[in-house]
Amino acid sequence: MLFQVEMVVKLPPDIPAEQTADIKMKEKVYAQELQRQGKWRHLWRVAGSYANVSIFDVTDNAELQDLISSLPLFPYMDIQVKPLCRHPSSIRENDA
Ligand SMILES: O=C(O)C[C@H]1C=CC(=O)O1
Repeated sequence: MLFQVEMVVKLPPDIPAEQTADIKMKEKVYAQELQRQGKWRHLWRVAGSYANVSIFDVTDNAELQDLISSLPLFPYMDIQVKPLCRHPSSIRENDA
C-alpha cells in the first residue's frame, strides 16, 4: 500500500543544540535504513520549509503507523497521511 506522508518539523527552540543534533542524526540513520528496505520510496524536501513530502510503501496502515511513530523526530512533527491508489491514466504498470 502506498501512502503520501507530509511531515512538518517543529522543534522547540529551547531544546539544547546537542540534543537536536543527536535526534537529527538518529532520524537520518533510521530514514536511510527504511529507504534501503524499500519502505520509504521517496523523500523530498518542500522547498523553503523544514518539511518533507514522502511516499511510503508498506503492508498496511498498522505498519505505516509503526514506522512513522518510531521516527526520532516524531514528537516534533505535524504529520499528514493520504492513502494512494493507482491512477487509471498512469503508464507505470509497476506502481501501486
Ligand atoms: O528533515 C526532515 O524532513 C525530517 C526527517 C525526515 C527524514 C529525515 O532525515 O528527517
